[in-house]
Amino acid sequence: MAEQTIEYHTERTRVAADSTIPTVVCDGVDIVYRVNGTGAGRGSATAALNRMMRREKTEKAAGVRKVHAVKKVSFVAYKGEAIGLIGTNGSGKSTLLKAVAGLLPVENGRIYTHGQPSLLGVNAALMGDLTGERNVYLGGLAMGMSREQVRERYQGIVDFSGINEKGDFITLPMRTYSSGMGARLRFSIAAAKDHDVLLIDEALATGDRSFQRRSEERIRELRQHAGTVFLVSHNNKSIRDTCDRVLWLERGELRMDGPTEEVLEAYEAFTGGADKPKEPAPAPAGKVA
Ligand SMILES: Nc1ncnc2c1ncn2[C@@H]1O[C@H](COP(=O)(O)OP(=O)(O)OP(=O)(O)O)[C@@H](O)[C@H]1O
Repeated sequence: MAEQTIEYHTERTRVAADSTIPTVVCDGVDIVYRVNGTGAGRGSATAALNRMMRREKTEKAAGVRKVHAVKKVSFVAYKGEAIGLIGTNGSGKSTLLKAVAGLLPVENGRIYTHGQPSLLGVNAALMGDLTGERNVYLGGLAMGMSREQVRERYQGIVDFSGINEKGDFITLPMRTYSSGMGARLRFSIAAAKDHDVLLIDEALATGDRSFQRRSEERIRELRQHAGTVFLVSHNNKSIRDTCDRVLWLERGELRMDGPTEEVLEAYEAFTGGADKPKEPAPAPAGKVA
């Protein structure tokens, strides 16, 4: 089944992305989280000592539980594509994105990337105690821009974010920003650079409509300028407006890979309409061992 979708996708990519250069290859990827401290006797010094002394110290005996968050996922992404990642809560979207960014190890399988992937999440590491202005510099330098390049693009970044539309917020610490304002600034910093592979986790969901429109426009530009964009979102409209291909993950498995409209139709039939689950949300992806 997975092989069929990849073959199909390869055909389609030649037309849609006008390129056959692969940028991300996921080959049978499994990702497993290990959660410590779930065993009996947690917190007791004697129990801890017993666990340390136990000869057959299996993970289970040591109180480690596994969450199998991504299961046997395979796909190939090509230069010039914008790919939406959809799925109900806990289906493994963010986990897969982090693994593509190189922030999580894979249990089985392989991930190959062309160039350096950049992960832009709502939790992207900027410093709450620093002003928006300092964070623009910090983020720009962290992405490999020179001080001079950041200086040149600074005003463009601030204007794009719209942070200063309601006052001089850019000179206030980021911790004073609303979650939407923070997400806008993070997106604006990341979007100031052309990326080989840009991974965006829900950044658009927090902005208002006019910011979403600007971001969608920028994502289209980023695609034209080279790389591949991945967008995780629960907002089907954002996915429709931005992506031409969608991967649907459910319980950690790749349920569908194909043209946006086709996959979204199937997904909406599954959830009972755009973004509104008909039935209670299914159990999380992770099969807890
Ligand atoms: N740090 C972690 N430790 C253990 N399990 C985790 C961790 N992060 C995520 N998980 C589990 O992995 C599974 C997939 O989570 P993930 O955050 O990737 O889903 P998602 O599709 O991005 O969800 P959402 O749409 O709610 O953001 C879930 O079962 C979740 O409980």
